[in-house]
Amino acid sequence: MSREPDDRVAITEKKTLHDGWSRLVDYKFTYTFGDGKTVERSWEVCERPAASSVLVFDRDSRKFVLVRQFRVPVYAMGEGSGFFLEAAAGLIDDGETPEQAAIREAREETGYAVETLIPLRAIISAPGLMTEKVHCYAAIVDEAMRVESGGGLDEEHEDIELVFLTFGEAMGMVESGEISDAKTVVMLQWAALNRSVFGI
Ligand SMILES: Nc1nc2c(ncn2[C@@H]2O[C@H](COP(=O)(O)OP(=O)(O)O[C@H]3O[C@H](CO)[C@@H](O)[C@H](O)[C@@H]3O)[C@@H](O)[C@H]2O)c(=O)[nH]1
Ligand SMILES: [Mg+2]
Repeated sequence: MSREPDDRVAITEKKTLHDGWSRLVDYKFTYTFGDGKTVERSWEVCERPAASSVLVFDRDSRKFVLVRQFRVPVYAMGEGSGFFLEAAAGLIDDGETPEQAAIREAREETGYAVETLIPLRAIISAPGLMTEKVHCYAAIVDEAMRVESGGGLDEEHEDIELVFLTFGEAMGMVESGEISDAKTVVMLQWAALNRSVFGI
């Protein structure tokens, strides 16, 4: 007998193991297999708020505007120096919509005052590990919309380098693995499928 997914799982206990920048919660649950057998299971879930990310494209220079910053987990993985290339992104603050967060982060990190967002799909960053969903957008800007220097917020110790890449350069770096951040790869591949949106 096949079972509906909703009937197959029941949470029996949630225990917070750590509550800091991230919350690590041990979920205990009963899990029923397709054949009807039920077992008790547990899973450690990293609970993280949702985030927004924007693939910024400057139509004057015809370049994507990415950001490079030190990422401790990437360093911990031994992936190069830990200085990692990504699209601008950040956590959605309390009371903000995903769109507002995207526009704020684009300005803080790239310096461009984005006006119009092209909504892409949201992605789930790491479904076996954490609850993070990233709302993805593209934005086309021009030089006049570069109202600040970007680079992130001093009070958050952000030290963000802007990296300007042509479409060919960006796609070459996806091919080579030099760009390996999931949301950034997804957004650049969306751009490759929708080049006319950027006039490239
Ligand atoms: N000290 C400390 N500070 C932290 C920590 N986690 C976050 N912060 C602070 O919170 C700020 C978060 O900056 P945002 O720009 O809002 O987020 P982000 O770190 O860029 O995260 C974005 O990219 C991640 C990697 O792709 C995504 O995982 C995340 O969802 C989001 O999209 C950091 O600059 C830092 O000041 C932490 O564990 N320790
Ligand atoms: Mg950020």
